[in-house]
Amino acid sequence: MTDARDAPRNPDALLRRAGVRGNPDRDQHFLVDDRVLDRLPDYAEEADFDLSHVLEIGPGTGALTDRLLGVADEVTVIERDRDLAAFLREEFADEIAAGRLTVVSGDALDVELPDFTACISNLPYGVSSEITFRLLPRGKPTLLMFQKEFAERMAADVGTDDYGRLSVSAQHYADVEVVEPVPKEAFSPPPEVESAIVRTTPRAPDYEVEDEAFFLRFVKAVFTQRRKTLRNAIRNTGHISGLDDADAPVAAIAEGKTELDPDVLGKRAGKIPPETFAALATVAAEYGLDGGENG
Ligand SMILES: C[S@@+](CC[C@H](N)C(=O)[O-])C[C@H]1O[C@@H](n2cnc3c(N)ncnc32)[C@H](O)[C@@H]1O
Repeated sequence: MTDARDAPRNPDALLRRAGVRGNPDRDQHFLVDDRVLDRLPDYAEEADFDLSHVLEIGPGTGALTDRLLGVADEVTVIERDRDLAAFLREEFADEIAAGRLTVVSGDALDVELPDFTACISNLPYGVSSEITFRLLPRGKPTLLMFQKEFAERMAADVGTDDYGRLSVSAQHYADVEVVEPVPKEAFSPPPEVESAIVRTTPRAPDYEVEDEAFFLRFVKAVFTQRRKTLRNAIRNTGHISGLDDADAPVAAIAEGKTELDPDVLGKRAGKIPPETFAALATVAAEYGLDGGENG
């Protein structure tokens, strides 16, 4: 390494050198608590993340970037704010010259993602869902800061109040765990909500889905009517799930023509585990899509 530092860069000093104050309207809340910053790489190392090429989305003034350079072989950051990207190029000139850091100036929702081995980021909360579902299908481990409520919904188990579309969709790709709640005071300026660090470990689901896009649309559709029984939720949301005939799969299940227990139709989405959603989506596609076997 060309930049052999004994101590990581001080987050407050980085803010002063960059001459910025976080702008909440641009999703800018910089992590200034050294203890939280130090623990982030630890959470990745203890889970044996492959740190050969770490992606960081929204590096801001580089406090986390600096910690990541301490554990990773190579880091790529994507920052939408042009001034911050220019500051990072100056502040980390040595690391860039050594080929260890690449600064991409652009929107993480638009730019091509590099071939990363892990993603560790304090995400811009306004687009955390979109970014997460760009990352998870890549099948790489992630350690991400979210709004606490979002984090809890991602990790929720079936039957709990937080369980919903987000839990089923995220857990389709990975094991999801909340590793640490983070108070508002850890950031400058403090956000309005509490935060939490979430670790995702990719794995194949223990069920099969034939059409992943349809499965995810079906889950989304049914959870828009989470207070209704599945019978009604499936029937009422064909316009969201894309079913051509939303009554047909319900009838098939009720008549015992499928492997599913007809009683499932009387349950609500919050009580349905992911593997049952997978079975439901398969039946829904088979009986309710025009191209389906029985459609
Ligand atoms: C919550 S701050 C985190 C900053 C830094 N990682 C830290 O922890 O101090 C989010 C950062 O993401 C940037 N950002 C916001 N929207 C973005 C987007 N769509 N793509 C890339 N960066 C974005 C903001 O400019 C800001 O620097």
